Amino acid sequence: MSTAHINAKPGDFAETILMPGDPLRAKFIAENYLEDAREVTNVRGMLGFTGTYKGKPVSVMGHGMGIPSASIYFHELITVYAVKNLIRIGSCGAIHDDVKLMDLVIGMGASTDSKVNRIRMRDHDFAALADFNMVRKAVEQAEQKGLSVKVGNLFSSDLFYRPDEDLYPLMASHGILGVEMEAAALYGVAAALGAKALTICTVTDHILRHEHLDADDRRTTLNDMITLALDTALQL
Ligand SMILES: O=P(O)(O)O[C@H]1O[C@H](CO)[C@@H](O)[C@H]1O
Ligand SMILES: O=c1cc[nH]c(=O)[nH]1
Repeated sequence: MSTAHINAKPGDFAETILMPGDPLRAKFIAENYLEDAREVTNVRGMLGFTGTYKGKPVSVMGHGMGIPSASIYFHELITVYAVKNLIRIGSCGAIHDDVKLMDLVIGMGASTDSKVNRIRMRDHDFAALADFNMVRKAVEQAEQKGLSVKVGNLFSSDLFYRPDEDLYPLMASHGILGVEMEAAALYGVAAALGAKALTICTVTDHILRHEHLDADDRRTTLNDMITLALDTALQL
């Protein structure tokens, strides 16, 4: 059975899926990192693939930009396609002095200005958390690879272009390591539906310093994030 947004068949997805926002990044990962990858869904151009990584079945699929888009895919992958482990791999903007371009940030938690988790919890706060074992495995893998990772709180913003930029220093003063747009929803959907989730982000921009990665650095650091996510997937 397919859904309104995913035209894969039951069993087409592996238990573990990597999810970038960009469907073309999903295609790039399928073509360059997975073996025997085949396209399993393409509704609205939101491409998804399943193959193997070092012998283990792994899927990769885009989720689009922002919480409403991503939440649809998270929900349907868990409820209809029995996906158990979701690893978002994304880009983020840094606002903290201790976080620099090309760093990897593991989102142990995710704050947000979105109301989605409050809708779930009848307007009460919900601590949107990654699965502890996935965080631990990712940190172990990063240490083995000698990668610089920061672990802490992300901020999932509903607005890429905020009118209230004075919020960024306030976020920084509360220890937010990176601003992106989906992790808080991923953690809320996974908690509600009994799945496990993790977010790993590459710092592509320093919002307060107006710094941005150039094309070469983007490629290198995306490679680090992708292999970190895939080697973490092997441990699950
Ligand atoms: O690089 P991705 O995974 O798309 O993530 C970040 O980039 C997009 C904004 O440019 C948002 O989706 C944000 O979360
Ligand atoms: O959401 C995002 C993603 C990358 N860089 C940003 O500044 N924000």
